Amino acid sequence: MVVLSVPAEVTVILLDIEGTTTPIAFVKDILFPYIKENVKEYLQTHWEEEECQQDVNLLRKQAEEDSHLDGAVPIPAASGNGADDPQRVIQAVVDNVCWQMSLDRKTTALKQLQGHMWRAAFKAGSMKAEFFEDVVPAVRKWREAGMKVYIYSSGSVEAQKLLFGHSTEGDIHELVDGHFDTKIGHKVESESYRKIASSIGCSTNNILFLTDVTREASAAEEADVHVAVVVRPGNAGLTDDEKTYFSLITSFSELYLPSSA
Ligand SMILES: CSCCC(=O)C(=O)COP(=O)(O)O
Ligand SMILES: [Mg+2]
Repeated sequence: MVVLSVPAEVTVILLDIEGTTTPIAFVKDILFPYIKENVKEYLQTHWEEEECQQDVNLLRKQAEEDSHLDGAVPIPAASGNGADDPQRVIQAVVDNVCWQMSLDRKTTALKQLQGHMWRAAFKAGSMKAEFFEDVVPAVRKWREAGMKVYIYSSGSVEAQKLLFGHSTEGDIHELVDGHFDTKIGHKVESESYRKIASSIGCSTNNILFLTDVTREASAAEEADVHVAVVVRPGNAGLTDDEKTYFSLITSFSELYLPSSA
């Protein structure tokens, strides 16, 4: 088995979700289709609620920022004229959400609505999050060795908590010390990792970030965070240069913590 030694200065392990703890197939084949199939009905049912209106306002702001992009779908403000007005706005929100999802965009606005929509499915028990089988045992071991474990995903903090609270392994939320999402900054921007370190109260070089996306790994590395790229079934392939440059692991069990020896 390949072993990657964790530098002694590392006290925090920061985990990506999709492609790292969780199969991309779970996200693409279960989580995302749920949104596409249910978004219209969800908006119709919850339209008058404060949370839903906040989500729509955030999506509208994002749509304004996106107006220069090819195929962007604007979201009109409700004019208040006529009974069909909400239906017209709802259809625009549905089209906007589907357009963003067709590009796998990671905007905070899209991720916030998705998190709110998944809540019902997870709480009803009709959806359970999948984790690779090495994840839970490894995280338990790291924590026993004194490591702190945090999550940094484009999925909203609320969605992350749903996944860890309702998994095929049961409620495993206690394995995580804290969560970060794109509200702290995008995962391909090195400043996000500096802000995460500052929020945790450590130096960036005390963090080891595990992710499947090399652009995220490069951004973290630029901030002096240690990184390893996680190679899982179904993940995007890496170039030869990426394979040579980055430390690679195929399972969390390949990480060796000197402190746990
Ligand atoms: C709570 S994660 C749901 C999946 C998701 O929406 C997503 O964008 C995952 O992105 P990641 O940063 O974990 O690769
Ligand atoms: Mg990922």
